[in-house]
Order: sequence, then C-alpha cells, then structure tokens
Amino acid sequence: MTASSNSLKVILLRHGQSELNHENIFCGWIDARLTEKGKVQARNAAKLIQKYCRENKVPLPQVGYTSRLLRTQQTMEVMLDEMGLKGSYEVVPGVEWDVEEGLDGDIVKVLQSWRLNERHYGSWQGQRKPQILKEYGKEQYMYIRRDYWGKPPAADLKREMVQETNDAGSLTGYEFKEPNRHQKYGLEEQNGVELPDSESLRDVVERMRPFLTNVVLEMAKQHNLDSCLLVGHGSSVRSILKILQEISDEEIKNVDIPNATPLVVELNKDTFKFVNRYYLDPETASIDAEKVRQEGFQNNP
Ligand SMILES: O=C(O)[C@H](O)COP(=O)(O)O
Repeated sequence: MTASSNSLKVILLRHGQSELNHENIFCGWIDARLTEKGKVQARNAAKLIQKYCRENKVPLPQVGYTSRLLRTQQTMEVMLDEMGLKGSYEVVPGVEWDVEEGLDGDIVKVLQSWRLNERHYGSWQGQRKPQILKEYGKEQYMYIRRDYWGKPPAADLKREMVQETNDAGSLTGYEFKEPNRHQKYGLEEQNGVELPDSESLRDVVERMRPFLTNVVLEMAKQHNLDSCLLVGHGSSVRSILKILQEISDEEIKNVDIPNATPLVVELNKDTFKFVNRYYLDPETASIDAEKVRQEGFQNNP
C-alpha cells in the first residue's frame, strides 16, 4: 500500500495472541501474558512495519503507546527489539502529558495508559466464551460483544478482582482474576481515577477520546511526527478507529480486530481529519478478524 505524503500514520495493532485468547476465555482487565505464538505474531508485525516504512520513506515511530496490561507491553517490547530500537516506558495516569518534552532519537518514548486498556468485560472476565454463549444465547452474546451500547454484567470487585498475595484458588469459580487494583493501578488511584467494573464500547470511546486528543495527537503535532505506534486491544482499537474515522454507532458493530496485524490510519497532519486506512497484510487480517467474530461459536481456536 502506498502511503500518501505529508500525513500522520497512526500505526495501530491489537496485541499478539494471549494465554486467554488461546483458551477462548474473556480477558478484559485480567493481566494475561502473550503465548509463544503471540510473540511470533509481534515479531512479524514489526517486520511488516519496517517494510512499510522503508518502502514509503516513513521514519520508524519515535513515540509508542500501550495500555497498562502486560500483553500490550510485551507486544511493544518484542516489536521494538525486532526493529533494533529501545523503548523508554512511562505510565500516564491522567490525560495530560508534557508534549514539549524532547524526544531522544535513539529511544522510542512509550506512554502507557489505562485508557488504552481493553474494555472491562465485567463478570464475563475469566469465563469461557462457549459457556457464556450457551448461557446468554447468540443475540445477547453478540449484542454485548459488538453493539456500541452492549454492556456485560458488572464484576463483583469485592470478590473476583482483589487478588490477595496468597491467592489460594478462586472464590468465584473463576480460574483467572484481575490483579489487585491497589497494586496495579496505584498511580491512577493516587490521581483520583475511577476505574470501571464493566464497560460498553461507548464507555471505552468516552475514556479513550481525551487521551487520543490531548496526548497522542498533541505529541504528533508538537513534534511534527510522521508516524506513531499504538498497541491496544480488540475493543480499544475499535474505539480508536471509531473516533479517528468517525465510524457510526451502527457500522462499528461490524468491525472485528485480529491479533497483531498492523493497521495504518492516515490522518491529515494539519487537521487530523481521516485520510485513509489499510492493513499491512489485508489477507491475514481479514481471515483472522472473521475468526475473532466466530469465537465462542466453535471450540478452542
Ligand atoms: O478481552 C477479551 O477477551 C478479548 O479481547 C475480547 O474479545 P471479543 O470482544 O472479541 O470477544
């Protein structure tokens, strides 16, 4: 794909396959790690980005973004390693960042925000998708997974989520639980951030928008960036696309995001208006996106 000149290339991708993706279990804010396949996917994504940047004379990203969840950080680490780059990681608890801070040419500044986290899947987190499908039926299952307003039942934070140090088995029948929030999100708590116990896609768009506007696009403007690299999740990438491309509430229902295939969103450098969007491996993306949509309807992938 030939990039248009003088546009900002937001290189977006969902993390590589995680342990829970592999098990067909709803993950959300559970801090799953990448599988070996997920790491290989991340390495391949880096090679696609290097090829794209070389062929289009686009500088490799100087700024990167991940969520606060391990699977996006691991994906970023593998990709930067593959590109021969070093990353300097910093958590941004709010929606302000000193965009005038200089960039070090040899180091990629990687900002990490809870606002890039996957949607919170509420009480569905840790549950097997085929089981939830059976319990809720196809219509409700897909409404909650893909409709803009679909929202899972809230997690009982008093039980599933506070993972004490000696977590002797699950009190809720869950095999997996979120990490203890006071440990994982201490910075956010100190900044008075209220973290969710269940989210619709709309909720994700609302918490994503200020970070995109005040940090991601401001950084691009301040440093006249040609590209930036953002590693998110299925629903957080859908939210970013909805905002940048102004996709309707109806149309976003049909968007599924595959693991680890880079998606370039080109924006006008002056107005940040949407110009174009394309996968760097469209065939693989189309096949894998359909597999994502079908999760739960078949046994483990
Ligand atoms: O959090 C997860 O389990 C997945 O990223 C959600 O996947 P889905 O929204 O495609 O079911």
